[in-house]
Amino acid sequence: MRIAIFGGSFDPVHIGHKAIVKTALSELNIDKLIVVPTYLNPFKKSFYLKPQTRLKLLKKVFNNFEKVDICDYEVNKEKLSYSFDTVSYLKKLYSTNKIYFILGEDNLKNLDKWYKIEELKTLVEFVVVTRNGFKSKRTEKFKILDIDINISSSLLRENMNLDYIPIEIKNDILNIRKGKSF
Ligand SMILES: Nc1ncnc2c1ncn2[C@@H]1O[C@H](COP(=O)(O)OP(=O)(O)OP(=O)(O)O)[C@@H](O)[C@H]1O
Ligand SMILES: O=C(O)c1ccc[n+]([C@@H]2O[C@H](COP(=O)([O-])O)[C@@H](O)[C@H]2O)c1
Repeated sequence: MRIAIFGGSFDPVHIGHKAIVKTALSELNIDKLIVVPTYLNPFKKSFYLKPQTRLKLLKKVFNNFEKVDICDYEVNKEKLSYSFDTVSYLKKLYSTNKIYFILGEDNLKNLDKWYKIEELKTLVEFVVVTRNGFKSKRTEKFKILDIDINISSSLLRENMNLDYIPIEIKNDILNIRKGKSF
């Protein structure tokens, strides 16, 4: 069994995330891709959408992706969680020795500060997602997936431009914007 783990806040999930999953499935030789929404990223102070909402939206977006599992491990912890713990848990669950960890290029700058990073490096091979072919010095030693979609969740939290919201959840996002529960 060969797996890739794609961890993120997904606050909210957008078409860039969907493109990353599609590209990873076609370019990495993997049996499963596990999307793991955070409860709270250890470097962040708050979230916009509730963890259970982010989890449900991800399940809808990737419902028809046979090789994609959505993992509720971090959300159910209800506290900030470390990738080292999640990877250790998933390694056992999927009884695998080959684990890619998919990470945006912007996250590389703080990678050295991650919890137990040296141990984590022995468990996974990091795969770095670049935006529009932008490769920094930092990306040199990593396997690369290039995504040509210039969108971030931060921007969506400001303008909620539905053009960047996956089709499967446009209505749900509209309802959330109207204050309806999801
Ligand atoms: N358009 C994109 N191109 C390349 N990588 C991306 C893109 N959007 C997100 N990523 C990467 O995917 C992972 C999960 O994304 P995350 O949930 O943090 O979304 P984000 O859009 O980067 O959010 P935020 O703006 O809140 O930081 C992160 O490692 C992030 O760097
Ligand atoms: O384990 C850590 O110390 C750690 C520190 C910062 C970020 N992460 C993980 O990096 C992934 C991307 O986070 P984000 O918020 O940028 O989408 C997500 O899985 C986080 O849990 C992990």
